Amino acid sequence: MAIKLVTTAAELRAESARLLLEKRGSSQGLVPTMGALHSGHAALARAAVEQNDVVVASIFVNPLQFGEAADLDRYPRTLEADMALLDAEGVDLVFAPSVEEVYPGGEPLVRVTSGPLGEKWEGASRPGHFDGALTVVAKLLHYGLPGGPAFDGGAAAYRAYFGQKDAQQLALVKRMVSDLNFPVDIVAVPTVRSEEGLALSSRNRFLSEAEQDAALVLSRALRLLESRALAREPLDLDSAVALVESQPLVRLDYFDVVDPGTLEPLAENCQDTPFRGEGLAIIAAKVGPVRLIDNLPLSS
Ligand SMILES: Nc1ncnc2c1ncn2[C@@H]1O[C@H](COP(=O)(O)OP(=O)(O)OP(=O)(O)O)[C@@H](O)[C@H]1O
Ligand SMILES: CC(C)(CO)[C@@H](O)C(=O)[O-]
Ligand code: BAL
Repeated sequence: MAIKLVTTAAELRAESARLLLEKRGSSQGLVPTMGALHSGHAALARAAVEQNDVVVASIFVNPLQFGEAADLDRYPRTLEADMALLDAEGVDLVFAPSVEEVYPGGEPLVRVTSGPLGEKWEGASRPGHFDGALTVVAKLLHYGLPGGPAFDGGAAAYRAYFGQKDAQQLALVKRMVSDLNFPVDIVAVPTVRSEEGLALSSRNRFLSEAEQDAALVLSRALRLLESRALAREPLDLDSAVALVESQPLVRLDYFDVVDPGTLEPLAENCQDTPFRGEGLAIIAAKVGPVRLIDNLPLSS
């Protein structure tokens, strides 16, 4: 394996500096993950490897963004397989710090606040989730800064890769980076799906076969809206909601069409008049023990 595992900030910085020098590199990419990697993460890694001289993937299950302790405890941890997947994509470094390395004094006193954008949709069902996620993303973006003279001399480009699947997280990370002047470009990577259309997610492994089949109604309902938008027909969101609710194993949380940047509902544009412009259809539902999210951009 060419890939190298580091667990401390000091090691990461030293290895990044060494690799940038060795490769005469001028760009570094960071792929933040919580591990239990699948083809969605591989797509993030592939984009980062294509666009950067040095690529770091982080694996850290961040306690700060979990509500229920049970969800944190059962989050899958598969470091060896994760390393093999990242190695195959050409990632140089895996940063897998301990909780003590990231939060040496226990939970941080000062945190990033996600504000109203972090309180709706996912934030409403998972209070505090986005403050926890943004706080660790801020830290990871600092850990992942290119090391050595390439960065200190201002020559290195720095990019971080996030999946479109977590659309609200992506919107919040973009706002944090822009509102707080982080020296990094955020790159969005399209959602990778199973052949049947289910958005890949580490928690999908907790679905039974029947639940996996039932979960396909989420992407079907999104595709229905996409095809109506493309045909410039009224979206008739109510009928798409009814389709999801007709599936007995699925408990719908929300399904709406929103502005992709502010995530405010485009209410007047999603029922009886032909859809015009750009929107994002977002959906969340509990299927068996798993909360699933998905989304699809709409344009007409
Ligand atoms: N199917 C996917 N396609 C593209 N990117 C994805 C996909 N799934 C996850 N990602 C992205 O990978 C990064 C790390 O996500 P994470 O490790 O939480 O994986 P996950 O599969 O979303 O797990 P979870 O079960 O926690 O939702 C995030 O930027 C996320 O948006
Ligand atoms: C961005 C992230 C790695 C922060 O813990 C996590 O929220 C995720 O995997 O999407
Ligand atoms: N992929 C989002 C991280 C989480 O569910 O906590």
